[in-house]
Amino acid sequence: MRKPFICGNWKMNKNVEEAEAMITALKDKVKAVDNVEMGICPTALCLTTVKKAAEGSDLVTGAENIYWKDAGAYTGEISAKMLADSNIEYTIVGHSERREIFGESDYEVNKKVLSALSHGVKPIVCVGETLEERKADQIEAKVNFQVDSALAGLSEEEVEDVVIAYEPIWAIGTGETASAEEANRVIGIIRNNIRKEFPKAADKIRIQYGGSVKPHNVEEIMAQSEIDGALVGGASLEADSFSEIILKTAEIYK
Ligand SMILES: O=C(CO)COP(=O)(O)O
Repeated sequence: MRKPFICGNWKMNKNVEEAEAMITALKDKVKAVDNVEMGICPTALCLTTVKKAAEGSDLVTGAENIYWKDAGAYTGEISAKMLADSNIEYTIVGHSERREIFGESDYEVNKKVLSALSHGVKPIVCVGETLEERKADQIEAKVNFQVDSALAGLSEEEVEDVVIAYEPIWAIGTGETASAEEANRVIGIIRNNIRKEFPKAADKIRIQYGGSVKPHNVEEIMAQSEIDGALVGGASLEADSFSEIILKTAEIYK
């Protein structure tokens, strides 16, 4: 069985002090959990604070974005190598906000995935359709294209270390979720598509759902057979709501 992964994406929220206080509170609430991988992706500014505050717990830390070069004249960027040097385990790549607001392309997403893996940092690759694409019956074409592009040039072993987050764009921060069955259906499509090129990795790779995951709907989502976790935005900002999501997932996987 794949170990579920519940990961918070704080986006551009929390200063250093707030980050430390939240992790200290969260650590205590989830200390008994051993069957769910738990993580937080804070801003670059708070990465080492979160890492340090999480010491003594099973919480892992991830960046929200990287650039694919190791070092150099790339003002404003951080590299996978820098994350690895600070023992940061994960990085989100290709979040829809980065694709939409900052114009990130599938080509760039692939370069970032390759760079992360080359430094032992596991990428959480976000994919998902817009409402227009959903209405035009293009969900499958869109997500499979994004996943194929992101995984281009990877070995089967590398694919096993990737996490995919299926985040329908219309469900992010809107309070709307895909129904659990619909999320499960699309994630099944993604897994079957991965199976064509990576038959062994397809059963091992974890595919999360993201988009308005909250304590009140997480059980329904996590009870689905294809869904291996959640990438949580708003509800990961408070220790109470995020721990509730983790504890409910742990209960389902007992
Ligand atoms: O974008 C998300 C996680 O990456 C989802 O955000 P919300 O949970 O706030 O909808």
